Amino acid sequence: MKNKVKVIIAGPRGRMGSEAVHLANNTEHFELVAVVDHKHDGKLLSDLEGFHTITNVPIYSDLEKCLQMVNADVLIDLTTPEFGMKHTKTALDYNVRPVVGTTGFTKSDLAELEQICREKELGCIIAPNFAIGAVLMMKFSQMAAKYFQDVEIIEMHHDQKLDAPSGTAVKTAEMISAVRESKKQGHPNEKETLPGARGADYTGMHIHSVRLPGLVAHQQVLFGSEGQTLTIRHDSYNRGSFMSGVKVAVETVMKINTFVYGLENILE
Ligand SMILES: NC(=O)C1=CN([C@@H]2O[C@H](COP(=O)(O)OP(=O)(O)OC[C@H]3O[C@@H](n4cnc5c(N)ncnc54)[C@H](O)[C@@H]3O)[C@@H](O)[C@H]2O)C=CC1
Ligand SMILES: O=C(O)C1=N[C@H](C(=O)O)C[C@H](O)C1
Repeated sequence: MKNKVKVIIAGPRGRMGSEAVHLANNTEHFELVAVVDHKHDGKLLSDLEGFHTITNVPIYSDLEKCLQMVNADVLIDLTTPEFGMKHTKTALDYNVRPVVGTTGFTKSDLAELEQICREKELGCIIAPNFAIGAVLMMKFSQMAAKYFQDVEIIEMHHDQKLDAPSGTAVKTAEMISAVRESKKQGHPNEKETLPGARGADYTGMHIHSVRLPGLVAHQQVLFGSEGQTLTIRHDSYNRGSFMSGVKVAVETVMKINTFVYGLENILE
């Protein structure tokens, strides 16, 4: 890549955003040109705890204002379900390519973004999980679902997570249902004596969300059939596990003119 990719990061003080700031700062062919944080408008990133060595990066509290002032190629959004969609649309409005790790997007959000990308012929990557191991876990689960129709997904996260089920669990369920007939699992007459005991229902498969301090991001996909079970599990023990995926997504979004939902669609 001849020119550096000019990157804006939204959510720089967050668990993921702070890792992404250091990734952008330490990657030779990336240039961190601004950050978007709903606090600290007008300051420099180096004024903030943990970023003293990262110089000349302005902070904007409003993405639109940032995009009017700063020339950028890519927006990395690692904020909240509430702002992720808004930021992604704003970036596309300004012809800046979004790489979005924020989860909580609905089917209609994704359809709307796909339509905008098609009209503008602009690249955009929405990745519910940037960890290569998680992407493989989803792909292996899709492979296994051809042979096992009964499946339950258990996702386990830290207790500060805003959305449930996780974006990864939803994506896993979508990938499985692409190869599995819809099937109501369990006993036909089963009844919850405590509401929610069987978890969320996605085309008949169940998704269970665990939230506990001490966890980072973990998921197991359990398959069962006569006399056997198969468990496919992935664990992220720290946010560094997501960064190689963020890097690949930023590099790739510069080469594509389409909407991509899921890292499995760009990994070779
Ligand atoms: N795709 C992936 O591989 C991963 C995705 N995530 C997702 O990324 C998102 C962030 O996760 P965490 O870093 O754990 O959360 P966090 O709560 O640590 O960070 C979110 C940050 O966004 C900031 N923020 C909130 N509203 C904002 C706004 N309007 N403008 C700018 N910044 C704003 C907050 O101040 C906070 O610093 C979540 O949606 C999470 O599900 C998390 C881990 C991996
Ligand atoms: O909030 C998190 O932490 C994570 N969010 C993503 C999700 O919702 O799947 C990815 C990963 O599981 C960590």
